[in-house]
Amino acid sequence: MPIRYIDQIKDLKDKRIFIRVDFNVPQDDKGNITEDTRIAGAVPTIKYAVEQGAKVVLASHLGRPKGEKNTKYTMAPAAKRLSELLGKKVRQAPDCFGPEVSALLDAMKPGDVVMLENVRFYPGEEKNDVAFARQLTNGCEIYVNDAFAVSHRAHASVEAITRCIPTIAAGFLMRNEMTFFDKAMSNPVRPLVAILGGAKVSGKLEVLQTLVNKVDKIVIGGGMAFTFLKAMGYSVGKSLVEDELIPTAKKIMDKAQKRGVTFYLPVDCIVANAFEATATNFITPVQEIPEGWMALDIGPASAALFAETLRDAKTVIWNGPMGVFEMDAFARGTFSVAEAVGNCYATTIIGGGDTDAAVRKAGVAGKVSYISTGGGAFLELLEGKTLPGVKALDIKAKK
Ligand SMILES: Nc1ncnc2c1ncn2[C@@H]1O[C@H](COP(=O)(O)OP(=O)(O)O)[C@@H](O)[C@H]1O
Ligand SMILES: O=C(OP(=O)(O)O)[C@H](O)COP(=O)(O)O
Repeated sequence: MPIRYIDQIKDLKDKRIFIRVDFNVPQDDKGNITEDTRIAGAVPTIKYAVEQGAKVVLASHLGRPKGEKNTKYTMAPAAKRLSELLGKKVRQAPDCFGPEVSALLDAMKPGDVVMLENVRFYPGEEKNDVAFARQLTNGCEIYVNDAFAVSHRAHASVEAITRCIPTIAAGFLMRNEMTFFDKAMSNPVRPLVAILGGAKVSGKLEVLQTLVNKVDKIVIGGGMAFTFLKAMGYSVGKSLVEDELIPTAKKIMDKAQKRGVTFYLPVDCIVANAFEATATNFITPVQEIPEGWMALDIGPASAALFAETLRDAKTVIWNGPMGVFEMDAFARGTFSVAEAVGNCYATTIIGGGDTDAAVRKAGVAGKVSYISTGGGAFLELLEGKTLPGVKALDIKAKK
């Protein structure tokens, strides 16, 4: 697919350029950024545009504010962190568009950087609404997508906007991610093991319907596991479950069995009486999760089992923490798996904002082969899909 990159655009000087980034970074309760890989990853593209004398307008989402303005999800902390990384002031706009934003952008000088507010404060973003995309453009002449991690979403600032700005291109982060994927994953060395966890059950569980045809082993932990365990007939108390996905979970397990793909689920877990760092908790076999309790981590037997599955692996892909690793009481399972991934003799690929944070917290980031900024995006590439955000950059289809 013919894609233009930012350094192939002739003259950026004085031009207003819209760069879609993914600054959906983990934050603590007080709004402090706990992991800034995604922000640092976009710096080369932003720096290039600044050095070329462009007027840089950045846009991102943060979390899932469901189409409403909510200060908890402001982009301001990300803009501040970007200022530190760039070594230059990044101004935070009060909104995504409107008179105040226009005034701010009209006052920009070449090399200035402005961060728009969270694009998911408007319902039009997730609806891929062209009218909203047009408002978002803010008079920009060039659009650059450097948001690999959200390019599996056909959202307005990723897809529809490419129909509203005449010149479109991809950034350097996007180029690096796609190049790595093509090199490492088009013909992966086997056995190929996929480890999935985390909390985004809907969205990622469905991916397994295709992945089951591509991998040799599937290991499921984290919140993802309990929809499968419930599908097997276990009582899982108040653990995270997506009931409507139970039939899909069953289908995936059947398919895995038919294809000879070994499928691993936790055998024990740590249950808590509340979703709190100080909650009472204990280890239990998955068959004995008490009514009213929730499983917030895999147990030690599962961690050992999962480590064992990696012994003969040649390629390992991991997205989604094994437990609520942000709370110390429920971090051990994730850290054990991080250790096992870090120490196994395979090409190891970690994807996703929280998994990245977990691997760094565990101190094994230097031992993995590649850390992708994308979780779901990487998994969908692995499924064989063309990401909507990438497809929208096809310059031949466009003009
Ligand atoms: N058993 C569980 N119950 C609830 N949440 C969980 C559980 N295990 C993991 N999580 C949560 O999953 C979140 C990360 O999931 P996800 O966004 O899918 O990962 P990534 O950002 O790496 O793609 C973490 O915030 C973690 O607390
Ligand atoms: O964090 C992200 O994806 P990931 O959790 O799959 O890594 C992206 O920012 C996409 O966010 P979304 O899953 O709310 O659309």
